[in-house]
Amino acid sequence: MSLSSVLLKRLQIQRRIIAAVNVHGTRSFTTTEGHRPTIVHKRSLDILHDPWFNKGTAFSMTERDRLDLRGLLPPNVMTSEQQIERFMADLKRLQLSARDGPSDPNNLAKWRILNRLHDRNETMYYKVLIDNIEEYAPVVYTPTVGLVCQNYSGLFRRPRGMYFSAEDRGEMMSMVYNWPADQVDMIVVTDGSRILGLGDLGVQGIGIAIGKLDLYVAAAGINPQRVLPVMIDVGTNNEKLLKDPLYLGLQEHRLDGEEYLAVIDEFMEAVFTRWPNVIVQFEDFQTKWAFKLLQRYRNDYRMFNDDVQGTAGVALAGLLGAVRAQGRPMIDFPKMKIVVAGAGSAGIGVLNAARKTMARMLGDTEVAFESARSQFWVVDANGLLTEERRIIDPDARPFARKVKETERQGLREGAKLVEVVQQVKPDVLLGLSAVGGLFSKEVLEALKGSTSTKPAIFPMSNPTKNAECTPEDAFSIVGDNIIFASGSPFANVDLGNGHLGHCNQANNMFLFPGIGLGTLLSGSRIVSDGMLQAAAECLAAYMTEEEVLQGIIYPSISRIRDITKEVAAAVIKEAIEEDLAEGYREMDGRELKKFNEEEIKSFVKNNMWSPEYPTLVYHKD
Ligand SMILES: NC(=O)c1ccc[n+]([C@@H]2O[C@H](COP(=O)([O-])OP(=O)(O)OC[C@H]3O[C@@H](n4cnc5c(N)ncnc54)[C@H](O)[C@@H]3O)[C@@H](O)[C@H]2O)c1
Ligand SMILES: O=C(O)C[C@H](O)C(=O)O
Ligand SMILES: [Mg+2]
Repeated sequence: MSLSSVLLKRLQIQRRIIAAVNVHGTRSFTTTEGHRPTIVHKRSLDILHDPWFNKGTAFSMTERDRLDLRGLLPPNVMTSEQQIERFMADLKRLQLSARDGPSDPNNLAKWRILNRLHDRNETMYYKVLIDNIEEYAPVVYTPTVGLVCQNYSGLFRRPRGMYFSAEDRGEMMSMVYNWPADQVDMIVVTDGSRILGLGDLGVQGIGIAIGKLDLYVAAAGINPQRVLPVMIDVGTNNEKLLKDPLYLGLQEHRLDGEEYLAVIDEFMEAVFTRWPNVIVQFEDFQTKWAFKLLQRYRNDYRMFNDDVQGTAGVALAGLLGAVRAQGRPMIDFPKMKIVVAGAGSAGIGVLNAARKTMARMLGDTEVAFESARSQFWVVDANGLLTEERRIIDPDARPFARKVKETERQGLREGAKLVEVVQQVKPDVLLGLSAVGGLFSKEVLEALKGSTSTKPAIFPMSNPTKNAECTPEDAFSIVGDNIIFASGSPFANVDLGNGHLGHCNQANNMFLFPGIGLGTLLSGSRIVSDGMLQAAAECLAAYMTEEEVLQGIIYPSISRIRDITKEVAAAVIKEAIEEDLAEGYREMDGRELKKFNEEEIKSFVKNNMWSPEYPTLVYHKD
């Protein structure tokens, strides 16, 4: 029997099965009996990238299995009618927004154009991105990526990355082989449960994994053929998405408890089995799971959580910058009074890192650790956190103020942010609450009473509309003599006296690419606390004294490739010192250990991919 007749026979059998049983819910697109099947000589991504054969989300589950497509598409199978409905809804939305308002639709339109280029020509896409990073980082990354995730079902054209769903339990170990690359260096994975400050976006969260990996390529020079964005779809608790007939993900409530853990465990085992040297960055997992998963995997796998650990390092660098900006030595850091609004994965990560650093500066004793605690005031959705709070998240508990302390300060359990700022007169007001405008006029007025000569205001929540305040409000209310740093980019503010108020961007993008690259090139099997600390200290020391005194405490994004190289080198150096460095490809661990600082930097530079066309030669198999 010839190959095509074998295939034909298999297809005939499959077609009968598809027609008889609607295996995965009601939406399967069924082959019409009597239609002659098309023989394809391709599988996997080659089919999805071939406009003649691609059916996108309309590939039925059996077809996905037959053609090695499992995991390469979002899990919800659509009919061709639904596909058209989704496309039309998106088209109409664009026409409508183009009429109604100029700003966001423009960015979405730019994203579409860039995305199409990404699909056609990776080298050219990354050259455009790298050469114009200041202009396009806010399109492929925060803040536009938030809008992209919110509109993902409409924007979806060609799939990118892999999808593992709760339906794939027991299959992941084989599914990972559907990905065409034999080498994967970096995975960014999300379960879509807390995308930026936008909440649960379910399967649509894949956009954030793609955006982060764009920065890995642009900033860290990770080869784009070796990155893999991953979405783990365990359902969604977003009621709107659960009811939306055009939603691309599983329409059931999120798995929880042991069932949830079993899915993530299976995913980790599968990817590390196929790619033992990969690094997995956890991104935008809800706080409830962020810490648990980090503790569960960090000693056995090369992984880190960007929102907890990357953010902590970036904020720490900013806090140290704020000390320097006042003309004080860094060693004065343990004297800073810091009010943090938001006690989620990001806020707690920052608090832990800042407390540890203070304690180290104070002699690294238990007493020092305890005394550092009293420099922080945490305000969450229920107000000031004290030991009187009835239910306290165990990760936040160490930062609950003691009752005596609060009484002495004229405060109490649940006190409002404005009262806390009035009473504490902090040096720093830092927001990781995801509540846009939380630093209201009253709060900023209260900050005018700060005992600092140059108070620092860090509205770090993303995207732009979730920022706790705008720079205009901060400079106009608190005064010109402040340090301002936000999570999403803002333009500098004209202070009207011939001076500009500088807007820093305090975003984990200044660290995660370097942490990933440094870990990869060092060959360390884990991402240690020391490596993360080295990354943060490198960023903190990056700005010159002159810049810092002008309130410039973070580099401009146009320098992201350079700071990433420095951070990666610092991470490698620390990995060597901790005896974790096992080397990378031909670079043996023992060789690496002999490198001095300059040699480490050249090693990093020489291993960063640049967007240049290679010469291609055809070779017959
Ligand atoms: N700039 C960065 O690099 C960076 C990095 C990570 C996260 N973030 C941002 O941080 C935000 C929070 O992320 P998360 O994972 O910690 O989220 P989360 O939802 O787990 O935590 C939010 C916290 O804010 C508190 N909160 C809610 N309303 C409040 C109010 N009115 N006053 C004070 N606190 C309030 C909640 O109680 C909770 O503790 C998101 O917007 C995210 O984009 C920024
Ligand atoms: O994605 C960003 O811009 C920063 C951070 O990871 C976030 O979750 O907000
Ligand atoms: Mg994040």
